[in-house]
Amino acid sequence: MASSTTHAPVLKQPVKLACVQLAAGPDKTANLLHAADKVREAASAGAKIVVLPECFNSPYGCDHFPSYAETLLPSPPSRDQSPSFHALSAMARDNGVYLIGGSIPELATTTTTGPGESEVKKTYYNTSLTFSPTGELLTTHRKVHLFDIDIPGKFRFRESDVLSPGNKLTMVDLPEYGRVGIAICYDVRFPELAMIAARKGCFALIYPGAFNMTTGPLHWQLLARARAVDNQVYVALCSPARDMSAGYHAWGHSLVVDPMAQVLVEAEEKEAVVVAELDGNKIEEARKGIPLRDQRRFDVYPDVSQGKVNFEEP
Ligand SMILES: NC(=O)CCC(=O)C(=O)O
Repeated sequence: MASSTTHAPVLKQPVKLACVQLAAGPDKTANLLHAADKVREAASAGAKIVVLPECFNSPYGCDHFPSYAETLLPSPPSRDQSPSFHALSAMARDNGVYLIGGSIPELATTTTTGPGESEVKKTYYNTSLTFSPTGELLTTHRKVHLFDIDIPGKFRFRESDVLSPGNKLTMVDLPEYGRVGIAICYDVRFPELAMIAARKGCFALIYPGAFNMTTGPLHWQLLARARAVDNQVYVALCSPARDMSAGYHAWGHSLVVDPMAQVLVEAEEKEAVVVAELDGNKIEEARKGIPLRDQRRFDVYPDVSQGKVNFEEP
């Protein structure tokens, strides 16, 4: 069953990754300017991959999604349609970094024409935009698993009251480094996305997120470490800073975990930029020491990642 296959390195050279745990408020323009300062700070610390939090340009909450939503299509959108698109592109270009631009609420409109009348349908998504160091949009990810939970007496949230889910897995190739998988917050609870991305050669799984004060202490770090140890890859989770005056209290604790599930860096709840160096040798060491890849028993459980999966080949 076990064989000693030779595998190509999945991370071509060491790279510093930064999670910007941003303090955002209700003023979108101020949030974009502040994000630009913090991305500059991350780049000055040597980061070449910079991650922003979920809903980095607004407060997080169903009441806020429609009023902060931006239209991304046709691509590129105009500045009026999407100031965040243009701000993120400039942040990536000005600092020469790959920018996983957290997420923003997206508005997609479709017009249907019937006899004598036309109807405009509005659909909202929670969408992440990734830009290259020259400021080009590389990919978008619409949150696939919407955050609908109800823990009686403790915490209830229903993103699906306002948002619609995306329907594809997202990976992107960073030519100097390798491939990363991108998903958003609640998506981290679904190991299938992570497993497929890892089997398709990703060296890191990156999740802009915003856990809360009920599930954050229990599950945030656990899920990051679980996705890392299952797949022997780096995992980064990037949260907004906690704002006790906001309607939603984010857990914070942005972190980077290595392929042996060690936490390399972790913020507390306040604004912070945390930076970790990702090294391909650490992935190879983890995979050599605990050779899960060669020990898998696809004769017992067929490899779902070889089946039909909704993703665009990067
Ligand atoms: N924004 C989110 O998807 C939050 C997910 C979360 O808090 C969880 O417990 O899962």
